Parts: sequence; C-alpha cells; structure tokens
Amino acid sequence: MMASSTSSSIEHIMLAASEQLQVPSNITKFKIGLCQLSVTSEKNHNLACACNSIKAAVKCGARLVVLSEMWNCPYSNDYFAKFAEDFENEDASPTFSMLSEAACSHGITIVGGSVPESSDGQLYNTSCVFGPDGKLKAKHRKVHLFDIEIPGDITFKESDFFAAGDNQPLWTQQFFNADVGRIGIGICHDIRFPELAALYRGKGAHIICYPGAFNISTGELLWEVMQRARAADNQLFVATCSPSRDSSGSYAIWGHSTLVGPSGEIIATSGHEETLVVAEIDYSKIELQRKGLPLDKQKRADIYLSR
Ligand SMILES: O=C(O)CCC(=O)C(=O)O
Repeated sequence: MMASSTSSSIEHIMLAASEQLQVPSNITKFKIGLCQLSVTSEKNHNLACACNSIKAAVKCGARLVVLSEMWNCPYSNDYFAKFAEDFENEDASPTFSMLSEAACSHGITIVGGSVPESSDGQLYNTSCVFGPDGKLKAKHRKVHLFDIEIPGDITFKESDFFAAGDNQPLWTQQFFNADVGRIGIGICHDIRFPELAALYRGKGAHIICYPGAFNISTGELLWEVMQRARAADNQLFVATCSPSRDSSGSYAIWGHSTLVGPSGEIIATSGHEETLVVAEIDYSKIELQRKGLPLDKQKRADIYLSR
C-alpha cells in the first residue's frame, strides 16, 4: 500500500545551531545501500531498475538506501522537461509513488536521489526523502547549480535548464528520530560548498547524503577529495551515490559512489560500472572522533568572525 502525504504537511522544525549530537537511542549501527545504476532514456525502465536495486539493498540488510542524481532521467537538456514530474500532484507522479511505496513496503528510509521536478512553471533538480511509513520527510532542491566553462575540456550550464532551490531540507521530528538518524541532503555540485555541510553539522546531522553525477573532467581530481573533506571537517558520515558511466546522454559520468566515515576514512566505494554498494554505518564513531579531536571546542570564531 502506498502511504501518501503532501509536502505542505511537512512540519518545519528549526534547530538551534548549537544543537548537540543526539544519536538515536534505538540504533547506532545499520547498513546503507548506494544504488549506482545505469540510466536510460526509458523512464519506466529506470524506475523498475531502481525498484529492484532498492529491493536488493534491503535483502543485504540496508535500512537507508540512496539513489543518484538524475537516476530516472538522462543528464541532458533533451530530457529534463519531458521527464519532469510535479510532486505536489503525487498521484500523477510515478517517481513519487514508486519511492513512497518502496520505503513503506520495505520499512526503510530512502533518499530518492534527484529527479527533474516541475513546479510553478520552473524546473528544479530535486531530492525527496521518504521514511519507513512511506511519507515524504524532506525535499531539497539543488541550491548550487553546476555552471562550468573550461575551454577545451568541459562546458555545462545547468542554470539554463533549472532554477536554483533556496530551501533547506524540511525536517520532521519523526524523521530525525527515525532509526537512521538525522540526515542532511546536498545534490552533486552542492558538495563543493563547505558552508552547507557546516550548516547541517550545526543542526546535528549524523550523515550528509549527496546524490551526484560528477563528470570525468572534475570527478577524478575532486570527487573523493571533497567527500572526505566534508566528512572530516564536520566529523560525520558522508554518503554519495552516482549513476554509472554507461548511462545515456553525452555527459560522461565519473561514478564512484562512496561512504566516508567521520575521520575522513573511506568505508566503501565503487568503480564507474553499475553496482550496489552496501556498507555499515556506526554512529558511535562520530562521538569517538569528536571526543578525541574536539574541533568544535578548538574553533576560533573570535578570529574568523571579527575580520
Ligand atoms: O562540481 C563539479 O565539478 C561537478 C558537479 C556536477 O557534475 C553536478 O553538479 O551535476
């Protein structure tokens, strides 16, 4: 049975920036699944593959499953408008329905990667998070759009197709008290901005999930470095999920979906091929790392803020 909810029913909870880490009392260890899938120009096929991969992750014990950026649609302007769905009209959104139903039937949390969303005459690159009851728990529209022009290498202007989100994810009490802790969401290029990750850390996040689709030009040099930096700076877990390289479209995808721990260590990663990464998250590592290296106490806000 599909559980329904509207985004307007999401309760906004503002957390104090100084909020302490609260590890969920019912769990410190669980498995995460990262579904690195080949994306085709057939939306129904992409949906079916994602559904199967989620099922496979659950079979391996995952309680949190993450999909990639643009997992239901090739990363190309030829497809964004055609594939876009309106999540406010969830019964008419096959992607919303599939994710909600999968989360509910498996009793897991799903970070639904990102897909093109149409709303108010605009397109957004949007990630929806569903809880074990199948309800929408958070929605993040990509904040930093990927506009790049490196002559002879790569030119891409995401802002030609998408509007930037200005909302932070909306969290419910149920969501961050759920068995997989408190989650921050960024989409791909959002990972380059340490301020967003620091904001989540300040709000008590245990893990930041970045659905991504880095390309082969910037991916080799930076994808791993930035994941490890965001995790180490903030002493929390970082999970990324990418499509596989053989996806449709002209955009050459880097792949390498990864889980990084709170000291910046790689716990599990992949190559560029289609695969499922399942790895263990142990939140007690966060406390251990922060106790041994109390960056928060060592910070010199008096210096940074007074200049
Ligand atoms: O920031 C980068 O180098 C890549 C970002 C990207 O591929 C994206 O945001 O889709």
